[in-house]
Amino acid sequence: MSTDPRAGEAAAQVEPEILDELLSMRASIDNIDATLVYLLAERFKATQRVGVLKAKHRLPAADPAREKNQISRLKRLADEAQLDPEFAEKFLNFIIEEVIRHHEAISGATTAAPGTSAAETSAAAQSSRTGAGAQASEAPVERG
Ligand SMILES: C=C(O[C@@H]1C=C(C(=O)O)C=C[C@H]1O)C(=O)O
Repeated sequence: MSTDPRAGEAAAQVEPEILDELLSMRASIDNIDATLVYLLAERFKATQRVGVLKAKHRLPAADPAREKNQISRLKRLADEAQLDPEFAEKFLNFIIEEVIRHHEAISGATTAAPGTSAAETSAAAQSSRTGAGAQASEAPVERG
């Protein structure tokens, strides 16, 4: 009987050969997911540096022209790689939105009056950007 934690619920339900094949694919998925985490960590390290530079030079948190170029480039690459371009766009927008929240928090923390919390300044920046009511930011200030 397999003790591999990757077997999950299939362990009791399928023939050993099928289980072996499933486990081998799940081992690859584990490696890919770990790589994604490392890649995202590196990307957020880079965007953190961009956020600090923008705050220092009073540049806006978001750059819609850059986003547009990057999204069309990545949709093209996704198409070539047989990945759904609409999914690639949604995924990238999800990340960019988080980066912009971090940039707003950084610039808020940099320019805030003494005694103003980063969460307050980030919420204010977010509501002025989206036109929505203020929401507390979950983004830690030290992240990009
Ligand atoms: C990282 C930047 O800031 C924002 C985030 C972007 C991203 O995560 O790709 C792109 C443009 C900006 O809206 C940048 O301006 O380069």
